[in-house]
Amino acid sequence: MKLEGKRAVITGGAQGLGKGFAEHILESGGQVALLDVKVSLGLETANELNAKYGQGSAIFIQCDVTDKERFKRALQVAAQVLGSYDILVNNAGISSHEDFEVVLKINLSAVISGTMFAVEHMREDKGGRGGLIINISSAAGLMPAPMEPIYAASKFGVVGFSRSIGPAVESLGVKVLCLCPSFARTPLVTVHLENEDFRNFVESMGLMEVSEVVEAFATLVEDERNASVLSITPGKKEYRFQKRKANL
Ligand SMILES: NC(=O)c1ccc[n+]([C@@H]2O[C@H](COP(=O)([O-])OP(=O)(O)OC[C@H]3O[C@@H](n4cnc5c(N)ncnc54)[C@H](O)[C@@H]3O)[C@@H](O)[C@H]2O)c1
Ligand SMILES: CCCCC[C@H](O)/C=C/C=C\C/C=C\C/C=C\CCCC(=O)O
Repeated sequence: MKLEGKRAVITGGAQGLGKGFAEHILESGGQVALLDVKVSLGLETANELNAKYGQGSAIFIQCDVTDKERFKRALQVAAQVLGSYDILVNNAGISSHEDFEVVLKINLSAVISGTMFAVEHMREDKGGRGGLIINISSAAGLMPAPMEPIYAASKFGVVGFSRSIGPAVESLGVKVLCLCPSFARTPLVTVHLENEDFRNFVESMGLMEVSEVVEAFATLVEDERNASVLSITPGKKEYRFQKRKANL
């Protein structure tokens, strides 16, 4: 998809990868709505982006994606303010929480509800204009992560869901894509780096800058291969699961 003139909603867009994806869309001539629980940071990020890319290019909407009604309403507000939206990036995520169900709610359930809401908005058979849904999983959605089994479960879920729902909604003009980065330098990772075991693990895998993940995001959006899963590790970008044995 060419991003010029396109409007995107990005969950967890106040910082980190979400902010990086927003910058790429804005640099390409699009507009963004950032949804996040962090209100002051979200407003600050939207202000920074408006100053850089032009007033009205970015809006911030306070939203906890685990609250389905508020998430649905935030998407409706984004559609009203921007005119519509062509892209939803389900990016909000956390690594750990004392209650494992919170991790599953943010990292997996909200990706599913966001996808369902966006399909209803985009579906061409009900007056929508089609679109792209990009779900952010992780390398921990493709390989075991013994330090974070619940996180890995949520991210494996995002891969399975994206690969399954993509073909199911293609006839509606909607494509679902999935991005699986390994470690990148964002607060999600840097807050844990004082832990020596974790730091050694990150060093063994390598730590990407946000720009390298954003470059893979750009490839995914440009290629628009429905139900594809793009893995990005330091210096290596690779589509996974290319050989489907049956079109079930
Ligand atoms: N940084 C990495 O190494 C890495 C690697 C692979 C995948 N990911 C995934 O990328 C996504 C973004 O991660 P990041 O590294 O930018 O993290 P981050 O912590 O820097 O940013 C995540 C953002 O999500 C927001 N958020 C959290 N819970 C929310 C909720 N309930 N509702 C709305 N917003 C919420 C946070 O406030 C924050 O602004 C996550 O899904 C993460 O799992 C990150
Ligand atoms: C195969 C792993 C690739 C994972 C990339 C991933 O999406 C990024 C996750 C970032 C953080 C969560 C992972 C592990 C944290 C584990 C331990 C942290 C130590 C906790 C502490 O500080 O006590």
